[in-house]
Amino acid sequence: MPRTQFVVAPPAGSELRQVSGPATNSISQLLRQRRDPVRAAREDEAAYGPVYALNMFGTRWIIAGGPDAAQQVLMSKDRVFANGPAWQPLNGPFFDRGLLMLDFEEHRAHRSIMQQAFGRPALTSYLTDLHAIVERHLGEWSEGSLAQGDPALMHRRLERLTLDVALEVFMGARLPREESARISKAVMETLAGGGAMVRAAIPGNRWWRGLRGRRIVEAFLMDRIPAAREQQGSDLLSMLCHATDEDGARFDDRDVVNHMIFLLAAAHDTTTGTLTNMVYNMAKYPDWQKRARVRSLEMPHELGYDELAELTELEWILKETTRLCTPIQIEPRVAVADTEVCGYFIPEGSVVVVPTLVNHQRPEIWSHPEEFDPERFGDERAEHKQHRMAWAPFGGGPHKCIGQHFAGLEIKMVLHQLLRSFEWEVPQDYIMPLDMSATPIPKDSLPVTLRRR
Ligand code: HEM
Repeated sequence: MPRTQFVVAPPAGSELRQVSGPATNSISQLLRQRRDPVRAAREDEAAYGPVYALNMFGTRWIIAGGPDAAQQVLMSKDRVFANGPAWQPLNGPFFDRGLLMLDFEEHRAHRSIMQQAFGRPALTSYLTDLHAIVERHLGEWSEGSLAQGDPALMHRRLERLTLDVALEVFMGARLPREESARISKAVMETLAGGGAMVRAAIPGNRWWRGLRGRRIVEAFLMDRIPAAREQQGSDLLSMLCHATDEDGARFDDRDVVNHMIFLLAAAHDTTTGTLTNMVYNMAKYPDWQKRARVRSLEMPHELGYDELAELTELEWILKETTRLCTPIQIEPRVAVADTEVCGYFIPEGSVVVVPTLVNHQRPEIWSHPEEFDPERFGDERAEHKQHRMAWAPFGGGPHKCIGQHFAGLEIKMVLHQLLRSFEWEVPQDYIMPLDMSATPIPKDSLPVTLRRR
């Protein structure tokens, strides 16, 4: 049994409980979490209760386990849990003043402007370009390496596709090949910067390349803003340049650049990883691939906003995939005043973490939680409806993912066309090796046998 650590005792006379947890050091704790985070959480909850303390990354995290605690922390009703001081150290300077890093009144003001770029009219206007990009990419897949019978590395292919979405649908840029490669590289280096182990710039290292990438993307966006302001286009950059809140407030150029860079980051690995994981699950469970294909073949080739919502099987597979392999595994916050979570005293300054990946495996909510079973989301079983925060890969509360519907449209559009044009499989004993250090992505890029139908 590990030694127990105790967090600051509640004030005298308070009925709140004191948070405690194992005194295991950061490195052993990280290894334990990497080995099996679900099992580690079950053991800790059994020993210390649903709200407990862990030493992680040289600091102390208070884990707010279970959907009730998640709801209390993420809703942050009395504005006591802040995002900026929690996410900033994890992200570094790469996503400064992105929406997720803003708090309280400033966050509300920025979000209400940005919301316009994610309302239904804006989403509908992105669809034509999305469809064209998917069609172009899948057309190239047919002509390329498939003829030689090589395994198709799906993560790599899907990443190229989502990078073109970033350039064309986000930034409105249809660029010559070399320029597009230069900007895509700068975007990728910026995104990678936040995950650098050495968190200082040494010429050539990941952090340094991230800062260089951000400068290139900033200059590129700044150059495009005057034209985007002059004429309203159907891309996200143009939407942000023209969006206003109900009082007519709009973003200045710096805001537009900061928000765009964070949007590129928030969208990229999450969407690419989810697409790749769905392709994997449909290869491992070919019956689900067949069921989803039957539905896609009944529908037109090019789908509108409402038709995409009719892809029921893909919707369930998307939900089940993001339950089992949650792209954002934790949501950290910092308490800006003394407070409580589920009856436990939380002192000001505490880092409080919602463990979404672990919450998605709770046996009191999910039947056989470790199994891939998309039907659990169907109307008959609807396991996710037992609690507002039971299924929460897009978070909750004021910072809930603003791009959830955009992600759903993009993912379904890609897979709808993939199902109609291709079949794919993996060997029966294949298990995709995942790098879980940030957003889960396959270490081997997911090789599949891909055949044109
Ligand atoms: C499968 C894909 C995605 C997943 C699983 C996902 C997940 C999340 C989660 C969990 C949060 C909340 C984090 C927190 O509260 O600490 C979040 C926030 C956010 N996401 Fe997503 N996301 C996805 C795709 C996207 C896309 C495509 C966009 C933009 C086009 C986007 C833009 C954002 C933004 C701007 C925020 C910050 C919202 C705020 O602070 O108000 N996300 N996302």
